[in-house]
Amino acid sequence: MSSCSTCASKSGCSKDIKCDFIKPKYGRIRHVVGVISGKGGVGKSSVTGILAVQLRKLGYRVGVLDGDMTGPSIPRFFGINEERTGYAPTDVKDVFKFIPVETSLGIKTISMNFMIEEEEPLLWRGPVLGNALTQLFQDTDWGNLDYLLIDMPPGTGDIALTIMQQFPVDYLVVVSTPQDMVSMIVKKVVNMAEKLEVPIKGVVQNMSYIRCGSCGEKMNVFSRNTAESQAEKMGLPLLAELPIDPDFASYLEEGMAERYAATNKDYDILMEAFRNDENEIAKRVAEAKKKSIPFLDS
Ligand SMILES: Nc1ncnc2c1ncn2[C@@H]1O[C@H](COP(=O)(O)OP(=O)(O)OP(=O)(O)O)[C@@H](O)[C@H]1O
Repeated sequence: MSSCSTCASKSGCSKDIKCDFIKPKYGRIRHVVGVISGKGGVGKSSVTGILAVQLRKLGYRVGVLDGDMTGPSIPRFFGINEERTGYAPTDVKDVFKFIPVETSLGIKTISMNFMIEEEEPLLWRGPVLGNALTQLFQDTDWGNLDYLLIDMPPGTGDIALTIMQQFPVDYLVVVSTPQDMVSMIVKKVVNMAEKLEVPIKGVVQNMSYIRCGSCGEKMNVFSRNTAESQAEKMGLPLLAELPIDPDFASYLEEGMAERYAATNKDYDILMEAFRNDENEIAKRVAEAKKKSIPFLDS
């Protein structure tokens, strides 16, 4: 462990904590929330984007780190996939920081896809991807944020391990669809988080049902199991259940998902997940301090 006097993060650091976790060098982030899924394609990036918009609507300063390094979707969600990351000098000669791309609502985003051609694959091994992600987190000029959401890659691979072990994650939000096969794999994520002592706030069951256009009846799509029963199987609180929404899919394709997520009342339910955060985080910080677990904000 390096000494405090030479640490690049010393200006934003509480002195009474250990520094096991990496911290952003250029800014202060109050809460770091990881959004994770067991399998790909269940709507994790979509839920990350919707959550970011909902938090922003409540007036929070929000950032999104696209941690799905090899399959980044965040630029598309916000319709900013043509944008490119800027660089700015720091106090140290020849050292530069990343300038995040801001969405229409002022959400600060960073993604590998702001640095490469959209369809170019990242043919990097796990440790290199992990280091690159760490650099995106540490070297971005986030300013002051209330929430940084990390869109994590699906599953329990290298990057998820890096984030859970080294990033100061307050808690995870799991995104799933109510199917046995998916729930079984989510259980692996749940067990991983448990082993690494990262709390899970609960599960968002996405694409859980479709509403009949004529009678309004809610129909389960993937299985007869309810979102509640699947959440119970995973041992997680159900934070929200979202429908399959063809309008959402169309808006996303047109790069207008941010506006749709900001105006569609269906998504207000997601904020239940964050409503008690302030109290809960204060409690956790107190507990963590007793155990000397570091937090970004104390
Ligand atoms: N509730 C929904 N209604 C309709 N379409 C949805 C919904 N949620 C997600 N989708 C669509 O499903 C596709 C996959 O969504 P998304 O990229 O968010 O999944 P993901 O879990 O992040 O995938 P991956 O981890 O593989 O990147 C997208 O095209 C998106 O438009």
